[in-house]
Amino acid sequence: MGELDPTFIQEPKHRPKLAVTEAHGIPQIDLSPLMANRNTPAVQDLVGEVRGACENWGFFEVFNHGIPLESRERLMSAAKRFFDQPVEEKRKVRRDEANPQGYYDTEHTKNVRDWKEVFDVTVEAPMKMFASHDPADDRITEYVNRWPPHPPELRDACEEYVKDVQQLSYKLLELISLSLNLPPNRLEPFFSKDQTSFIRLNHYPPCPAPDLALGVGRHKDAIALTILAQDDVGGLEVKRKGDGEWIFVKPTPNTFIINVGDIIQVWSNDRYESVEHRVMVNSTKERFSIPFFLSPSYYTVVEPLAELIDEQNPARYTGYSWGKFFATRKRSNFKKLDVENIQIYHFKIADELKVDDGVSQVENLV
Ligand SMILES: O=C(O)CCC(=O)C(=O)O
Ligand SMILES: [Fe+2]
Repeated sequence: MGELDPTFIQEPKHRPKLAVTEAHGIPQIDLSPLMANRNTPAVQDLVGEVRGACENWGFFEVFNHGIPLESRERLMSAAKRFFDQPVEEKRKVRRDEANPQGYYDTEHTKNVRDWKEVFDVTVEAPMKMFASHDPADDRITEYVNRWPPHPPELRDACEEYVKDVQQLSYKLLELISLSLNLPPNRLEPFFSKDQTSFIRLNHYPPCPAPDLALGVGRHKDAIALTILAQDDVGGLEVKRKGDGEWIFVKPTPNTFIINVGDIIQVWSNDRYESVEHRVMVNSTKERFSIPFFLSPSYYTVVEPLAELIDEQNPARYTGYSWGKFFATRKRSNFKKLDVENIQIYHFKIADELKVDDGVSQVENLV
Protein backbone atom coordinates (compact mmCIF):
# COMPACT_ATOMS: atom_id res chain seq x y z
CA MET A 1 0.00 0.00 0.00
CA GLY A 2 3.13 2.13 -0.21
CA GLU A 3 3.56 5.37 1.70
CA LEU A 4 1.56 6.30 4.74
CA ASP A 5 -0.52 9.23 3.58
CA PRO A 6 -2.12 11.46 6.24
CA THR A 7 -5.56 9.84 5.91
CA PHE A 8 -4.17 6.80 7.76
CA ILE A 9 -2.83 8.67 10.78
CA GLN A 10 -4.65 8.08 14.06
CA GLU A 11 -5.09 10.85 16.61
CA PRO A 12 -2.40 10.49 19.32
CA LYS A 13 -4.82 9.09 21.91
CA HIS A 14 -5.85 6.25 19.58
CA ARG A 15 -2.37 5.18 18.49
CA PRO A 16 -1.28 1.67 19.45
CA LYS A 17 1.31 1.02 22.13
CA LEU A 18 3.65 -1.32 20.36
CA ALA A 19 4.62 -3.03 23.62
CA VAL A 20 1.61 -5.26 24.06
CA THR A 21 -0.25 -6.37 27.20
CA GLU A 22 -0.71 -10.12 27.01
CA ALA A 23 -1.34 -11.07 30.61
CA HIS A 24 -4.54 -12.97 31.35
CA GLY A 25 -5.91 -13.01 27.84
CA ILE A 26 -9.41 -13.86 26.76
CA PRO A 27 -10.92 -17.17 27.99
CA GLN A 28 -10.08 -20.33 26.04
CA ILE A 29 -13.02 -22.72 25.78
CA ASP A 30 -12.99 -26.38 24.77
CA LEU A 31 -16.06 -27.23 22.68
CA SER A 32 -15.52 -31.00 22.69
CA PRO A 33 -18.41 -31.65 25.17
CA LEU A 34 -20.75 -30.58 22.34
CA MET A 35 -19.80 -33.60 20.29
CA ALA A 36 -21.51 -35.81 22.89
CA ASN A 37 -25.04 -35.86 24.28
CA ARG A 38 -26.18 -32.33 25.08
CA ASN A 39 -27.50 -33.13 28.58
CA THR A 40 -24.24 -34.05 30.21
CA PRO A 41 -22.74 -32.13 33.15
CA ALA A 42 -19.81 -31.26 30.85
CA VAL A 43 -22.19 -29.34 28.60
CA GLN A 44 -23.61 -27.52 31.61
CA ASP A 45 -20.08 -26.52 32.61
CA LEU A 46 -19.45 -25.36 29.06
CA VAL A 47 -22.56 -23.19 29.13
CA GLY A 48 -21.27 -21.67 32.37
CA GLU A 49 -17.90 -20.92 30.77
CA VAL A 50 -19.59 -19.25 27.80
CA ARG A 51 -21.75 -17.16 30.15
CA GLY A 52 -18.70 -16.04 32.12
CA ALA A 53 -16.75 -15.19 28.96
CA CYS A 54 -19.65 -13.20 27.47
CA GLU A 55 -20.23 -11.30 30.72
CA ASN A 56 -16.62 -10.55 31.54
CA TRP A 57 -14.98 -10.15 28.14
CA GLY A 58 -17.45 -10.23 25.24
CA PHE A 59 -14.67 -12.29 23.60
CA PHE A 60 -13.45 -15.88 23.87
CA GLU A 61 -11.40 -18.39 21.94
CA VAL A 62 -12.64 -21.88 21.05
CA PHE A 63 -10.81 -25.12 20.34
CA ASN A 64 -12.08 -28.63 19.43
CA HIS A 65 -14.63 -26.71 17.38
CA GLY A 66 -15.19 -29.30 14.65
CA ILE A 67 -13.99 -27.21 11.67
CA PRO A 68 -11.39 -29.13 9.65
CA LEU A 69 -8.03 -27.37 9.61
CA GLU A 70 -7.73 -28.00 5.85
CA SER A 71 -10.86 -25.97 5.14
CA ARG A 72 -9.44 -22.91 6.86
CA GLU A 73 -5.92 -23.35 5.47
CA ARG A 74 -7.20 -23.74 1.94
CA LEU A 75 -9.11 -20.45 2.21
CA MET A 76 -6.16 -18.66 3.84
CA SER A 77 -3.88 -19.65 0.96
CA ALA A 78 -6.49 -18.75 -1.70
CA ALA A 79 -6.85 -15.35 0.01
CA LYS A 80 -3.10 -14.86 -0.12
CA ARG A 81 -3.01 -15.69 -3.83
CA PHE A 82 -5.83 -13.26 -4.48
CA PHE A 83 -4.24 -10.35 -2.58
CA ASP A 84 -0.82 -11.07 -4.11
CA GLN A 85 -2.10 -9.81 -7.47
CA PRO A 86 -1.58 -6.26 -8.77
CA VAL A 87 -4.17 -3.80 -7.51
CA GLU A 88 -5.60 -3.31 -11.04
CA GLU A 89 -6.57 -6.99 -11.11
CA LYS A 90 -8.19 -6.82 -7.69
CA ARG A 91 -10.11 -3.68 -8.61
CA LYS A 92 -11.85 -5.61 -11.38
CA VAL A 93 -13.96 -7.16 -8.60
CA ARG A 94 -14.27 -3.93 -6.63
CA ARG A 95 -17.39 -3.40 -4.58
CA ASP A 96 -19.73 -0.50 -5.29
CA GLU A 97 -22.66 1.14 -3.61
CA ALA A 98 -25.35 -0.92 -5.35
CA ASN A 99 -23.59 -4.24 -4.65
CA PRO A 100 -21.07 -3.93 -1.82
CA GLN A 101 -19.49 -7.39 -2.29
CA GLY A 102 -15.96 -7.93 -3.52
CA TYR A 103 -12.68 -6.08 -3.14
CA TYR A 104 -12.18 -2.81 -1.28
CA ASP A 105 -9.04 -1.02 -0.10
CA THR A 106 -10.25 2.34 1.17
CA GLU A 107 -12.30 1.50 4.23
CA HIS A 108 -12.36 4.13 6.97
CA THR A 109 -13.17 3.55 10.62
CA LYS A 110 -14.23 6.78 12.33
CA ASN A 111 -12.98 8.79 9.37
CA VAL A 112 -9.42 7.42 9.57
CA ARG A 113 -8.36 5.09 6.79
CA ASP A 114 -7.60 1.47 7.74
CA TRP A 115 -4.28 -0.08 6.66
CA LYS A 116 -5.90 -3.09 5.00
CA GLU A 117 -7.62 -4.47 1.95
CA VAL A 118 -10.68 -6.72 2.09
CA PHE A 119 -12.76 -9.09 -0.02
CA ASP A 120 -16.37 -9.68 1.07
CA VAL A 121 -18.54 -12.70 0.24
CA THR A 122 -22.15 -13.24 1.36
CA VAL A 123 -23.40 -16.57 2.68
CA GLU A 124 -26.77 -16.40 0.89
CA ALA A 125 -26.11 -15.88 -2.78
CA PRO A 126 -27.80 -13.72 -3.85
CA MET A 127 -28.47 -11.98 -0.52
CA LYS A 128 -31.61 -9.91 -0.01
CA MET A 129 -31.30 -6.46 1.57
CA PHE A 130 -33.23 -3.19 1.63
CA ALA A 131 -32.26 -1.10 -1.40
CA SER A 132 -32.09 2.12 0.60
CA HIS A 133 -31.62 3.42 4.11
CA ASP A 134 -34.82 5.49 3.80
CA PRO A 135 -37.41 4.04 6.22
CA ALA A 136 -40.22 4.88 3.79
CA ASP A 137 -38.62 2.96 0.93
CA ASP A 138 -39.37 -0.76 1.14
CA ARG A 139 -37.71 -1.81 -2.11
CA ILE A 140 -35.43 -4.85 -1.85
CA THR A 141 -32.15 -5.38 -3.67
CA GLU A 142 -29.97 -8.46 -4.14
CA TYR A 143 -26.26 -8.53 -3.42
CA VAL A 144 -24.30 -10.81 -5.71
CA ASN A 145 -20.84 -12.22 -5.03
CA ARG A 146 -18.10 -11.13 -7.41
CA TRP A 147 -15.70 -13.96 -8.21
CA PRO A 148 -12.32 -13.08 -9.71
CA PRO A 149 -10.78 -15.36 -12.38
CA HIS A 150 -7.70 -15.76 -10.19
CA PRO A 151 -7.12 -17.75 -8.10
CA PRO A 152 -9.59 -20.24 -9.56
CA GLU A 153 -10.00 -22.11 -6.25
CA LEU A 154 -11.14 -19.03 -4.32
CA ARG A 155 -14.87 -19.58 -4.87
CA ASP A 156 -14.83 -23.24 -3.84
CA ALA A 157 -12.64 -22.51 -0.85
CA CYS A 158 -15.02 -19.76 0.33
CA GLU A 159 -18.12 -21.88 -0.18
CA GLU A 160 -16.68 -24.88 1.67
CA TYR A 161 -15.47 -22.74 4.55
CA VAL A 162 -18.80 -20.95 4.84
CA LYS A 163 -20.61 -24.29 5.28
CA ASP A 164 -18.23 -25.29 8.06
CA VAL A 165 -18.31 -22.01 9.90
CA GLN A 166 -22.10 -21.85 9.70
CA GLN A 167 -22.34 -25.14 11.55
CA LEU A 168 -20.09 -23.78 14.25
CA SER A 169 -22.21 -20.63 14.44
CA TYR A 170 -25.32 -22.70 15.20
CA LYS A 171 -23.51 -24.52 18.01
CA LEU A 172 -22.42 -21.22 19.46
CA LEU A 173 -25.93 -19.80 19.21
CA GLU A 174 -27.19 -22.81 21.12
CA LEU A 175 -24.62 -22.28 23.87
CA ILE A 176 -25.35 -18.57 24.07
CA SER A 177 -29.11 -19.22 24.25
CA LEU A 178 -28.59 -21.72 27.08
CA SER A 179 -26.26 -19.30 28.83
CA LEU A 180 -29.09 -16.75 28.88
CA ASN A 181 -31.42 -19.44 30.33
CA LEU A 182 -33.32 -19.68 27.06
CA PRO A 183 -34.25 -22.82 25.10
CA PRO A 184 -31.28 -23.99 22.97
CA ASN A 185 -32.98 -23.15 19.66
CA ARG A 186 -34.28 -19.71 20.71
CA LEU A 187 -31.96 -17.69 18.44
CA GLU A 188 -31.64 -19.96 15.43
CA PRO A 189 -34.88 -18.86 13.66
CA PHE A 190 -33.42 -15.38 13.13
CA PHE A 191 -30.89 -16.99 10.78
CA SER A 192 -32.74 -19.89 9.22
CA LYS A 193 -34.08 -17.90 6.24
CA ASP A 194 -32.51 -14.98 4.34
CA GLN A 195 -29.61 -14.47 6.73
CA THR A 196 -27.34 -11.57 5.81
CA SER A 197 -24.13 -13.15 7.15
CA PHE A 198 -20.90 -12.69 5.22
CA ILE A 199 -17.24 -13.57 5.39
CA ARG A 200 -14.49 -11.04 4.91
CA LEU A 201 -10.96 -11.86 3.78
CA ASN A 202 -8.72 -9.28 5.47
CA HIS A 203 -5.19 -8.57 4.31
CA TYR A 204 -2.99 -6.22 6.34
CA PRO A 205 0.19 -5.44 4.38
CA PRO A 206 3.39 -4.45 6.23
CA CYS A 207 3.06 -0.81 7.26
CA PRO A 208 5.89 1.76 7.30
CA ALA A 209 4.49 3.45 10.44
CA PRO A 210 2.71 0.95 12.68
CA ASP A 211 2.92 3.43 15.55
CA LEU A 212 0.66 5.90 13.69
CA ALA A 213 -1.81 3.75 11.77
CA LEU A 214 -4.13 0.82 12.52
CA GLY A 215 -5.22 -2.12 10.39
CA VAL A 216 -8.75 -1.52 11.69
CA GLY A 217 -9.50 1.37 14.00
CA ARG A 218 -11.34 0.77 17.27
CA HIS A 219 -14.88 -0.45 16.66
CA LYS A 220 -17.63 -2.79 17.79
CA ASP A 221 -19.18 -5.36 15.43
CA ALA A 222 -22.76 -4.40 14.54
CA ILE A 223 -23.81 -7.96 13.73
CA ALA A 224 -24.92 -10.80 16.08
CA LEU A 225 -21.72 -12.84 16.48
CA THR A 226 -18.26 -12.92 14.88
CA ILE A 227 -16.18 -16.07 14.34
CA LEU A 228 -12.65 -15.02 13.45
CA ALA A 229 -9.78 -17.08 12.04
CA GLN A 230 -6.45 -15.28 12.34
CA ASP A 231 -3.04 -16.40 11.10
CA ASP A 232 0.04 -16.64 13.35
CA VAL A 233 1.18 -13.01 13.04
CA GLY A 234 -1.09 -11.35 15.61
CA GLY A 235 -2.41 -7.80 15.80
CA LEU A 236 -5.93 -8.04 17.22
CA GLU A 237 -6.45 -6.17 20.49
CA VAL A 238 -9.54 -6.23 22.70
CA LYS A 239 -10.50 -3.46 25.10
CA ARG A 240 -10.71 -5.04 28.53
CA LYS A 241 -13.93 -4.32 30.40
CA GLY A 242 -13.34 -2.54 33.67
CA ASP A 243 -10.04 -0.77 33.05
CA GLY A 244 -10.20 -0.15 29.29
CA GLU A 245 -6.71 -1.57 28.74
CA TRP A 246 -6.01 -2.88 25.21
CA ILE A 247 -5.23 -6.62 25.45
CA PHE A 248 -3.34 -8.42 22.69
CA VAL A 249 -5.06 -11.61 21.46
CA LYS A 250 -2.18 -13.99 21.05
CA PRO A 251 -2.67 -16.27 18.03
CA THR A 252 -3.19 -19.93 18.96
CA PRO A 253 -3.08 -22.41 16.06
CA ASN A 254 -6.40 -23.88 14.95
CA THR A 255 -8.60 -21.86 17.29
CA PHE A 256 -11.29 -19.30 16.51
CA ILE A 257 -11.93 -16.02 18.27
CA ILE A 258 -15.60 -15.44 19.03
CA ASN A 259 -17.11 -12.10 19.92
CA VAL A 260 -20.55 -10.91 20.85
CA GLY A 261 -21.85 -8.24 18.45
CA ASP A 262 -24.29 -5.37 18.96
CA ILE A 263 -27.35 -7.50 18.11
CA ILE A 264 -26.66 -9.96 20.94
CA GLN A 265 -26.10 -6.98 23.22
CA VAL A 266 -29.61 -5.75 22.40
CA TRP A 267 -31.25 -9.20 22.48
CA SER A 268 -29.70 -9.82 25.91
CA ASN A 269 -30.84 -6.37 27.10
CA ASP A 270 -27.22 -5.48 27.96
CA ARG A 271 -26.41 -8.67 29.90
CA TYR A 272 -23.79 -9.24 27.25
CA GLU A 273 -21.88 -6.38 25.71
CA SER A 274 -20.36 -5.92 22.28
CA VAL A 275 -16.78 -4.99 23.11
CA GLU A 276 -14.44 -2.65 21.27
CA HIS A 277 -11.48 -4.06 19.42
CA ARG A 278 -8.90 -2.90 16.89
CA VAL A 279 -6.06 -4.30 14.80
CA MET A 280 -2.41 -3.27 14.98
CA VAL A 281 -0.16 -3.62 11.96
CA ASN A 282 3.60 -4.17 11.85
CA SER A 283 6.45 -3.06 9.65
CA THR A 284 7.76 -6.45 8.55
CA LYS A 285 4.98 -9.01 8.25
CA GLU A 286 1.74 -9.10 6.32
CA ARG A 287 -1.22 -10.54 8.19
CA PHE A 288 -4.39 -12.34 7.10
CA SER A 289 -7.63 -12.86 9.00
CA ILE A 290 -11.07 -14.16 8.07
CA PRO A 291 -14.06 -13.04 10.13
CA PHE A 292 -17.49 -14.62 9.62
CA PHE A 293 -20.15 -12.10 10.60
CA LEU A 294 -23.32 -13.92 11.64
CA SER A 295 -26.24 -11.62 10.79
CA PRO A 296 -30.03 -12.12 10.71
CA SER A 297 -32.48 -11.52 7.85
CA TYR A 298 -32.97 -7.94 6.69
CA TYR A 299 -36.57 -7.96 7.99
CA THR A 300 -35.53 -8.81 11.57
CA VAL A 301 -36.60 -6.26 14.15
CA VAL A 302 -33.82 -6.27 16.75
CA GLU A 303 -35.14 -5.76 20.29
CA PRO A 304 -34.57 -7.18 23.78
CA LEU A 305 -35.94 -10.74 23.98
CA ALA A 306 -39.30 -10.84 25.79
CA GLU A 307 -38.09 -13.58 28.18
CA LEU A 308 -35.26 -11.34 29.41
CA ILE A 309 -37.33 -8.34 30.39
CA ASP A 310 -39.68 -7.79 33.31
CA GLU A 311 -40.57 -5.03 35.76
CA GLN A 312 -37.17 -5.12 37.47
CA ASN A 313 -35.41 -5.33 34.12
CA PRO A 314 -37.33 -3.19 31.65
CA ALA A 315 -36.31 -3.16 27.99
CA ARG A 316 -33.36 -0.86 27.43
CA TYR A 317 -33.87 -0.53 23.66
CA THR A 318 -36.71 0.13 21.29
CA GLY A 319 -36.75 -2.24 18.33
CA TYR A 320 -34.88 -1.36 15.14
CA SER A 321 -34.89 -2.81 11.65
CA TRP A 322 -31.67 -4.71 10.98
CA GLY A 323 -32.03 -4.15 7.22
CA LYS A 324 -32.38 -0.37 7.60
CA PHE A 325 -29.49 -0.25 10.09
CA PHE A 326 -27.30 -2.24 7.68
CA ALA A 327 -28.26 -0.11 4.65
CA THR A 328 -27.50 3.06 6.61
CA ARG A 329 -24.04 1.80 7.61
CA LYS A 330 -23.22 0.61 4.10
CA ARG A 331 -24.12 4.01 2.69
CA SER A 332 -21.53 5.67 4.88
CA ASN A 333 -18.82 3.48 3.32
CA PHE A 334 -19.28 5.38 0.10
CA LYS A 335 -20.25 8.89 1.16
CA LYS A 336 -18.64 11.07 3.81
CA LEU A 337 -21.62 12.04 5.91
CA ASP A 338 -21.76 15.04 8.20
CA VAL A 339 -24.02 13.32 10.68
CA GLU A 340 -22.74 10.67 13.07
CA ASN A 341 -23.29 7.14 11.83
CA ILE A 342 -26.17 5.03 13.14
CA GLN A 343 -25.43 3.20 16.43
CA ILE A 344 -27.39 0.92 18.75
CA TYR A 345 -27.29 3.54 21.49
CA HIS A 346 -29.58 5.62 19.25
CA PHE A 347 -32.25 3.06 20.14
CA LYS A 348 -31.62 3.18 23.87
CA ILE A 349 -34.59 4.06 25.99
CA ALA A 350 -34.39 7.58 27.41
CA ASP A 351 -32.68 7.46 30.80
CA GLU A 352 -30.04 5.07 29.47
CA LEU A 353 -28.81 7.82 27.16
CA LYS A 354 -27.24 9.55 30.15
CA VAL A 355 -25.11 6.49 30.83
CA ASP A 356 -23.94 5.92 27.25
CA ASP A 357 -22.48 9.10 25.88
CA GLY A 358 -21.58 7.50 22.56
CA VAL A 359 -17.86 8.14 23.01
CA SER A 360 -16.81 4.76 21.68
CA GLN A 361 -18.88 4.67 18.54
CA VAL A 362 -17.77 3.58 15.12
CA GLU A 363 -18.17 4.19 11.39
CA ASN A 364 -18.04 0.78 9.77
CA LEU A 365 -20.57 -1.98 9.72
CA VAL A 366 -18.33 -4.33 11.60
O1 LIG B 1 -8.35 -8.91 11.73
C1 LIG B 1 -8.79 -9.05 12.87
O2 LIG B 1 -8.18 -9.65 13.74
C2 LIG B 1 -10.12 -8.44 13.28
C3 LIG B 1 -10.85 -7.73 12.18
C4 LIG B 1 -12.10 -7.06 12.66
O3 LIG B 1 -12.27 -6.73 13.80
C5 LIG B 1 -13.18 -6.80 11.70
O4 LIG B 1 -12.96 -7.01 10.47
O5 LIG B 1 -14.28 -6.41 12.15
FE1 LIG C 1 -14.40 -6.31 14.23
